[in-house]
Amino acid sequence: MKEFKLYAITGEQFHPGRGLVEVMEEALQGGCDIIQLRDKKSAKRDVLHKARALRELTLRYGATFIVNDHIDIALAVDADGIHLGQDDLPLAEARKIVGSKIIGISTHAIEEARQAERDGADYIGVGPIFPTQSKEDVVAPVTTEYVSQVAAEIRIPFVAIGGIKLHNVDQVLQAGASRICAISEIVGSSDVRGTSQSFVAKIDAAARSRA
Ligand SMILES: Cc1ncc(COP(=O)(O)OP(=O)(O)O)c(N)n1
Ligand SMILES: Cc1nc(C(=O)O)sc1CCOP(=O)(O)O
Ligand SMILES: [Mg+2]
Repeated sequence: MKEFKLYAITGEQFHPGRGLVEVMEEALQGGCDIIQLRDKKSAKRDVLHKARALRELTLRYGATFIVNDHIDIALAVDADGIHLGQDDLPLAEARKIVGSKIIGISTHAIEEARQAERDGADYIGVGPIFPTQSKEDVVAPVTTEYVSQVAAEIRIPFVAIGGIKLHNVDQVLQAGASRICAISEIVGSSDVRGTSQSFVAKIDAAARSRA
C-alpha cells in the first residue's frame, strides 16, 4: 500500500452543523493522507452515499480511502480498502472477496498483531493507546508499551489509535510509532486543517530525530 503517516477517521458526531465532506477536505488539506469512513449508525444506503462522496474527494487529493466494516460498500465505490476488527469477517475470507485491496486489521495485543501479519494484513491498527470516548465497545487502553512491542517485532505498517491528541502524541511517537490515527482530535477541532498540520509536523519531527 502507499506510504501514509496521518490517518483520519470520520466521526460526524464531533462536528454538528458541519458537513462530512467539508470537514474531511480540511483534514486532507492539512496533510491527512488516508481517510476511513466509519459510520456505525446510518442506514446502509446513506453510508453508501457518504462513501461515494469520500471516494471522489480522496481521489482528488491523491489520498487513500478505506471503508470500515462494510466490504460490499468498499467494493461498490471502489475504495482502496477496508478496515476490519477482531469480531468482523476473518481476514482470509475478506481477502477472497476484496482481492488485492488493502485490508487493515485492529489489534490490541501482540498475538493479534502476529496473527494479522501471518494472515497477510496490509496494515494493523494498534490501540487503544489511551482512553477514548469515540468507540463504545472499546477494550482497556493498551498503553504505549504495546506500541514499542509492535515496533520491535512487526514488519507490516502499523498505525497507533485511541485517545491520541496533540498533547500526548509525542509519547506515542517516542514509543516507536511513525503513523498516527485519530477521530475526535482531528474532526472535532475548530481548525481541522491546522490540527492536521500540527500532527504532521510532530510526526515529521519524530522521523527526523530517528534518522
Ligand atoms: C485504523 C483503525 N484501527 C482500529 C479500528 C477499530 O476497528 P474495529 O475494532 O472493527 O472497531 P470499529 O471501528 O468497527 O468500531 C479502526 N476502525 N480503524
Ligand atoms: C475506532 C477506534 N478503534 C480503536 C482501537 O483501539 O481499535 S480506538 C478507536 C477510537 C479512536 O477515536 P479517538 O481518536 O477519538 O480516540
Ligand atoms: Mg469494525
